[in-house]
Amino acid sequence: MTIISPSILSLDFTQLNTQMEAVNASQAQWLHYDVMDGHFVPNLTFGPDILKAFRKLTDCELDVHLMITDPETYAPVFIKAGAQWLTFHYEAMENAEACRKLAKQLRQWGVKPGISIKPKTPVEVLKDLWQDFDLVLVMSVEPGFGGQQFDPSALEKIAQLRAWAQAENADLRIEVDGGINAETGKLCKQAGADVLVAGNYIFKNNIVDAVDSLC
Ligand SMILES: O=C(CO)[C@H](O)[C@H](O)COP(=O)(O)O
Repeated sequence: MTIISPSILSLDFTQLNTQMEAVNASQAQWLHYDVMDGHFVPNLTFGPDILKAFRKLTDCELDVHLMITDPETYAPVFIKAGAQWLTFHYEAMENAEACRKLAKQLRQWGVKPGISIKPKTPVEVLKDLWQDFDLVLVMSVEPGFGGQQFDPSALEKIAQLRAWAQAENADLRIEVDGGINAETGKLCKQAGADVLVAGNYIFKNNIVDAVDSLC
């Protein structure tokens, strides 16, 4: 079954309780939490204290996406705050070995490690790396802002990752984020994605219906 992870980047914080009640009433199983540092991406978002508040507002699994230059330093504070899935960027790391080391460390700390690639990064960089992760997050927009248009080059990356995982009979979550709606979500599922992140499409529409249309 497809997992839907509403991105709180698009949540209307003046309607926090109402919108979170709708998320909780929907089929969403995860909640996507974007951490931006103003360095790795040109935007700033939420720190660990706000994640702690979301932990109290939902039973959804907390799916934290670190868009920051220094994931090794900040991963522990987000784990302490309640992260269950913790994804960092390939582009933020020195090399593949550093990615593997952090993935191992995240597992030891009790969270599921994820690795993400930006639209311009070829999927081949993950050929010998995805095996160390529970999740790969394919960005289908340039990270930093919600409401952008879906980049279809994500579909080939998803298909390649699914082919690698199937060839090794591996239980890999393939997540896609950026410009997801009922139409692009369907294409991503057909390509092999099993976790859809959506911000604007969910929070700017009827939340329960929008989630239903992505399942
Ligand atoms: O990571 C993100 C941006 O960097 C967001 O999660 C993503 O863009 C969701 O927004 P939308 O569905 O509106 O495109």
